[in-house]
Amino acid sequence: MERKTSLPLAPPFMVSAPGKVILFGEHAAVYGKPTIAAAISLRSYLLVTTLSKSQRIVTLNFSDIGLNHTWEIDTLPWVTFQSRNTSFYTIVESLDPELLNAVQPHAELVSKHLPEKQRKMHTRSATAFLYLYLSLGSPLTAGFIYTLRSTIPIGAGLGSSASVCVCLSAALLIQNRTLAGPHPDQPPEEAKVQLDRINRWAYVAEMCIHGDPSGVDNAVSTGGKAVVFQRSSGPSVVTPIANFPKLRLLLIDTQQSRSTAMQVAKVKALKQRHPLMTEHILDGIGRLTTSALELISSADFKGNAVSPHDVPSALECLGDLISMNHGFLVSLGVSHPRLERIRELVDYADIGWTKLTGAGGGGCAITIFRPGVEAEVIDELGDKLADEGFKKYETILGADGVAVLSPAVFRNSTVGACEEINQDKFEKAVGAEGIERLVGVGVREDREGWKFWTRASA
Ligand SMILES: Nc1ncnc2c1ncn2[C@@H]1O[C@H](COP(=O)(O)OP(=O)(O)OP(=O)(O)O)[C@@H](O)[C@H]1O
Ligand SMILES: C[C@@](O)(CCO)CC(=O)[O-]
Repeated sequence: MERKTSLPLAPPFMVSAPGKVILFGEHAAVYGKPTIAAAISLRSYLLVTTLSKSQRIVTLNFSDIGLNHTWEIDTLPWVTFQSRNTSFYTIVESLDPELLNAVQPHAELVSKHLPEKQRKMHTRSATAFLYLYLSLGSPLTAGFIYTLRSTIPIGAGLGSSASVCVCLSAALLIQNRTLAGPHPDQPPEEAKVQLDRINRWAYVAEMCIHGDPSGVDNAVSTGGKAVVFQRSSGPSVVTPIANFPKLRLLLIDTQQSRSTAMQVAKVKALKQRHPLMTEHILDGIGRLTTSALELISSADFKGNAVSPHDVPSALECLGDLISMNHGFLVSLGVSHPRLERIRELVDYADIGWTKLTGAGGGGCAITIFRPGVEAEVIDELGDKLADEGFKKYETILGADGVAVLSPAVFRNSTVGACEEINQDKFEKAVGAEGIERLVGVGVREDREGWKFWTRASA
């Protein structure tokens, strides 16, 4: 008797999405002023490996947080999810409490042996994954392993959770074949529809992790580049900024943990004690953001030299606005001695313009480089920062958004060689450098692989 030949397994594929920084307008954003946020070149990478049909399991392998859990596909609450008739094009604006309840016991199965704080982190990620997997997946498909590695520090206000959510959303939409492309001839309107779809489902996952997020992080992570974000009484408005310059950025992590909610409450209390002055400051931040936006939209950031006749370059003007924004944030009381120490060290090295980013009270500072800063100066500063327990990252502002590598193979166009990325290689890559060397988006120019959806520029 002839043996039945089994179908070949679908090859592994990868998706990747960037983190973000707030460039202008944090805290004032809470009071309806505009904010500018930009994608950075630190990214999350998700490898999806298909299992044979007989393996009826799905594994989440999130090694940055030490989460590795396997569920039996047939034990998951498919019936509850399918009763909703949700489709990939459904616009989900809030979480369905009954679906959350159905997911909860399965998310609670993870990492039972860990202390409460770490376990909570794991259950949040598991909840986001299961909610999306059950909404977009099918019990009839093969089993999968979802392996995630990220170069974005977690809990530093750099949108690490949003980039994870964008990766999950893109991967699941690719798996249920509801994304076309990305491909070189794709009309921009079609690319926009795809990006919107990824963003909407990423927001659903972000809601599972953060409760009531504004949506700015997942929007930047999906589309990349930069956006203006403004909260309003209706849905928040997110507008992509056309032609955002790819500026070099130094990102310095204080490694000082902070609570966003506490910093926001601090400003609220200040506003209650000194309403007029605080409103002036918030208004000032809002105007600063608008000025920065005008500058970014109209100026040429390509010229590296300082302009002749002592006319400041666009970059210098942007730098002034960065410094002013930090000053306003200090007045609101949301800086921290560690952030001020960073400013002192960076100002002394005279390499650019610095402000805190995000909620403050710890977290990260950003510095936009002056043109022509020498590598030795940066290295010297790096040593000083390391001595004092700060962690520095060099990154590019306005990085590309969600990307796909399908199949997970890089081609070197000059030598014609191919490099396959498999589970083992990906898991064994050491640290952020190892991940970037192996699969980094935009890291190695000598090979082809990652593809992006391209929006029309406004
Ligand atoms: N690399 C990662 N792998 C798995 N889960 C992650 C990762 N990064 C973030 N998460 C999930 O997101 C949750 C929230 O992250 P947290 O808010 O601390 O950081 P963040 O997203 O970097 O910060 P922010 O939202 O202020 O920018 C974590 O508890 C975890 O569940
Ligand atoms: C401080 C804040 O403006 C930014 C935190 O990253 C809070 C918010 O906008 O939700």
